[in-house]
This record gives sequence, structure tokens and C-alpha cells, in this order.
Amino acid sequence: MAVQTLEPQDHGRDAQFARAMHGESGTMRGGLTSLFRKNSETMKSAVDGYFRYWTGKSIGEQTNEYATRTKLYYDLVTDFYEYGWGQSFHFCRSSYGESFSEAITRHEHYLAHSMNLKEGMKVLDVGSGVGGPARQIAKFSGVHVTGININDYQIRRATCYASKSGQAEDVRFVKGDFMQMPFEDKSFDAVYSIEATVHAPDLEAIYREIFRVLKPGGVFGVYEWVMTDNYDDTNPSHRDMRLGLEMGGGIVNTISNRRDALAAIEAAGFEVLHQEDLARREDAIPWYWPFAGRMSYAQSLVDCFTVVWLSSWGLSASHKIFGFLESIGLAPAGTKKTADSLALTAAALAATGKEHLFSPMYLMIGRKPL
Ligand SMILES: CC(C)=CCC[C@@H](C)[C@H]1CC[C@H]2C3=C(CC[C@]12C)[C@@]1(C)CC[C@H](O)C[C@@H]1CC3
Repeated sequence: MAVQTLEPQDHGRDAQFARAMHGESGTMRGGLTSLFRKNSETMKSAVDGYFRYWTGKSIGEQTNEYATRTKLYYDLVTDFYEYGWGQSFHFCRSSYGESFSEAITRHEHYLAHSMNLKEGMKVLDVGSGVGGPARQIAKFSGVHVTGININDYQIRRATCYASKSGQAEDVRFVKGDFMQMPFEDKSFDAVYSIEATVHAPDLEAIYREIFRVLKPGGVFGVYEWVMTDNYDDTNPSHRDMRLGLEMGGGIVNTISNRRDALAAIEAAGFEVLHQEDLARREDAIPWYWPFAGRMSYAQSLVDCFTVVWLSSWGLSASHKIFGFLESIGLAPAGTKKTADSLALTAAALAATGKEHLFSPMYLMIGRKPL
């Protein structure tokens, strides 16, 4: 295993930066309402700081500042994610007759079910976003969920949502780098992670850290971002598509292929109970449908808007709209650049999804031996 250098932490500095950039927007309605309340100058420094990583370096050679980069990425995209996607930052399987939010919830329940979570368990959510999955899983399984997150703004939003939904006793959110978690060995009965460990600089190292905090006999469940067996690293167009995912997704390392992800979880010490790429199930509606540009996948008027707005036409219109809002000072500096970067990911998701080169839902369930 390659030895990964851990990034030194400075929580005081992070908190100060978050206060300066986000002000009180962490407790407001999410999405554009919060986006328009940023401090423009600090947001600009976040944009410059984040995008500087993409100049003159190749992916996989720039993993040292993994925590800073992930933090900055989520400082920039969280409001976009909430406005365009909701409070659960992940993909899901979909079926006809099921709304987008039902499908998202089903994906979360499916993980909890596959892990056999039971009432009263102490569960860790690694990379907990604004807490959509944690609140849902705590409710579904009757467990207590601790979320660990590197981004102060997301922690604030997650904590706020939990108290609004009356779940302040059932979920809590802790600031920290998931590569060096502030928990004792063997602290949790179960650990899950939904499309978050792809932000790690080294997959085996994050799985080892999860192994450490899990009790013997405890289960780890993950939806991992992977390149599938169809992906050919020697094919320049495949590589470009993968790079698009990495750049727009704030990913510091190259996205692992499925076999390497499986090898990493095994090397970390887990006994693999189940592994399956859920994107390969014969679903009538593919996981990447919002980006596929096909009206036949839309099931409601809102879905129709989603299809238009996430089409190349819609994304170039939003480029112009955000540019205009930025120029009149309504949107903070860097809004257009962030939206453009997400548009790149949207295109890469559609392309890699259609060609089955990538999956955001490679499910692995591992057990820490007794
Ligand atoms: C980045 C990782 C590891 C996980 C997040 C997965 C998804 C929730 C996001 C990946 C690409 C994102 C985009 C949006 C929402 C969240 C994602 C689907 C937007 C729809 C948000 C609104 C913007 O105008 C367009 C974005 C396209 C990409």
C-alpha cells in the first residue's frame, strides 16, 4: 500500500474562513437564497484557491492537500447541489411511478437494509454532506448516526436541518478529516459512506481508517464511485471523460476502477459479504437520467424542467444567467465559474453513463472479522 501523507488540520482557521464566506447563510433556506448571501471577496478567494489546483498538474499527483481541496469544493458547490438536487448528495436507481425524492430515499433505505442496521446501533456516516441520508437512515433503522464532514458550512446546514426535523437527538455532525477521524478505535457498530470516499487521496487508506473505528463484527457499507470494466485507460476519449468527472466532482485522485476498489476494501481487512454494481441492474430509467437529455424519462412537469435545464442548451443558458447575475452584483464573484465546472461534470456523467464506463453506485458490504 502506498503511504499517504495526512494533511495537517487547523479547525480554527477553517471556522474563521467559513464565517467570513458564508456568514449566516448556513441557517437560511438552501440553494440560491444562500448562494446570493455569500461574501463576494471570500468566495472569490475560494474560487481562486480551488481552481488553482487544476492548472498545470495532473490528477493523481496532487493528493497532498486533499482535505483543503475537498473543503473548498464543497464551500463552492453546496448551494448549487441543494438547489439542483436536494439534501442528499448522491445518485440512485429510478423506476416509473416513483418521484425523484422517493427514489433517492429508497437508495438510502436499501443501503441500511443491506447492512442489516438494527435499532439502537451507533452508526457513522463518512462524508455526511448536509445530512439528508443520515436523517433518513436514523429514522428508517432506529439507529443513532454520527456524520463526519470536512466542511464547516455543510455541518452547520446539517445540524440546522436535524433540529428543524426534530432529530437533534438522533443525529450529530462532527468536523473532521475522514483520513484521520477524531474517534477511538472500535467506536461504531456500523459505518456507511455514500459517494464520499471517492474524495479520499487513497482508497485503501480510507477503508483502513474506517476499519479502525469499527467494532469487530461490525459492518461497513459503501456506494463507491468507480470506473467500470468497460473503461479503457488507454483510450484518450475515455480518459477525457474521467477527467471531466474528476474536475467537476472535486476529486483529488484518479477514480478507481471497480476491481481496485474491491481489492482496496479487502486489503483494508474487510471480509466482503456482498459486492454489486447497482448501475448494471436492468432498470427502465437509468441512474443518469437527469443528464441524458431524454424527455421520455420525465415523470412530472418538474422532471421536464430538469431535463431541459440540465441539457447542453439549459446549462449554457445558466452560464449566461449566472454571468449576468454576477455582473450586476446579485450573485457573488465566481458563481459562473462554479456553474461552468458543474456543467462539465453533468456532460461527463451523461457520456460515461450512456457508455457504461462509470458507476456512482458500486455497492460493497464488508464485515470486520471478530
Ligand atoms: C461529487 C460527488 C462525489 C458526489 C455528488 C454526486 C451528485 C449529487 C452531484 C454530481 C454532479 C452534480 C451536479 C448538480 C447537483 C449535484 C450533482 C448531481 C447540478 C444539477 C446542480 C445544479 C447545477 O446548475 C447543475 C449541476 C450539474 C452537476
